[in-house]
Amino acid sequence: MPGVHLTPNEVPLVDFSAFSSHGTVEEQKTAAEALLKAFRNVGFVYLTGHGVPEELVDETFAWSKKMFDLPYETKMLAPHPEDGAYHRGYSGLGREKVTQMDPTTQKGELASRKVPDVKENYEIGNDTDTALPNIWLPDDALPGFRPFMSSFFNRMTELARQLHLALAVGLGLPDTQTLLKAHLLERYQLRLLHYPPVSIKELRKGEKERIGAHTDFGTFTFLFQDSVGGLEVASLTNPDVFLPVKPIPGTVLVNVGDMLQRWTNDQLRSTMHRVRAPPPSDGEGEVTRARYSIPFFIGPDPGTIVQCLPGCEGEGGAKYEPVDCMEWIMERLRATY
Ligand SMILES: O=C(O)CCC(=O)C(=O)O
Ligand SMILES: [Fe+2]
Repeated sequence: MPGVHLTPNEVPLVDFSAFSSHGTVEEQKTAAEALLKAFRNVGFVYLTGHGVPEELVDETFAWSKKMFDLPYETKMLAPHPEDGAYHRGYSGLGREKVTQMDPTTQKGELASRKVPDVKENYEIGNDTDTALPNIWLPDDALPGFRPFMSSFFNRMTELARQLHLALAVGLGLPDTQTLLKAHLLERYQLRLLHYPPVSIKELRKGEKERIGAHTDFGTFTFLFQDSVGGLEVASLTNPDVFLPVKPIPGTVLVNVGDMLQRWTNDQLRSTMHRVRAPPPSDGEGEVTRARYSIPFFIGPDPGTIVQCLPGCEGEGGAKYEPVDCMEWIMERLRATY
C-alpha cells in the first residue's frame, strides 16, 4: 500500500483472490510474492479474498460454541485417546500442555512447562483417514455437528490446495505441483479451541497460559480467531518480545510450520506464537472473556521426506538432514500429552 511502511514484525494483509478465483498469471505472481515476503519476515499473514464465506466461518464458530456448551460428560463421549499422537476427539481443561521442542535437532523440550494451558479442544481429521479415524460424538449428542464439520473440513482443504500452488509460484519451484504432491492424502486437522474466562492478572504474569509459546509442526496453519484477541507472535528482531496479532474480521491468518521452514532451508519462518491476555481495554474486569479459535493444520503425507527444495539452498547449501515428517510430527504431539 503506498505510503504505509510495514516493519518486518508486522503481520501484513495479502489479497489471495488471484488464487481463490482464478486470477491471471501476473496477478498470481504479485499475490505469491507478497505472501512469501510475509513468510520470510514475520512468518504470519492475514489473507483477504480467501473465498471462504464469512457466514460459513461464523456458523463454524457457532457449532464450536454449541459443542463446548455441552455437559462435560457428553463431550467425554468422544474422548481424546491417551496417546498424544492420536490427535482426535475431545480434550478437557488442563489435559494438553503445548511444549516447544528444538526444531533443528528434534531432541527434548526447549521450555518445560510448569502450567497446563487453560483451554479445551476438539480435534477432527479427514474422514478418509483410516490411520487415525475420527472420534465423533454420538449423532444424538449434537445432531448436525458431524456433517457440518466434515463439509467445513473439505472447504478448508480446497483453500489449502490453492495455498500450496501459491507457495510454489512464490518460491519459483520448477514444478508448481511439488508441494501438492507431498499432500495428496490431505490428512489435515481441524481444531476447535475454547479458552474459558480466566484471571487477566494471572495471564499477564504468566502464571496461567491460554496456549504456551510454540511453533506449529506441519507445513502451514490457517487460523480463524474471534474478536477477543490475545494471540501474540515472537518479534523477528527480539524473540523474547511477543507482539499482538489482532483479530481482523473477514480474514484468515496463515502461518508457516516447522516442515515448511525445513523445506525452505529456513527461508520461511515457523514463528513462535502463544495466546495470553488480550491487550488492556478500558473498564476491563478481573477475568477475560472466553476466546474461541479455529486452527486448520496442513501437514505432509506420512512417509514424506522433507528436504531442501530446489532453489532454497542459498549460499551455504542445505542446513538440515532430510527428515521423515511423521517422525517429527508424532514426536512433537506425544510431548504435548
Ligand atoms: O488460539 C489461537 O489463536 C492459537 C492456537 C494455536 O496456535 C494452535 O492451536 O497451534
Ligand atoms: Fe499454533
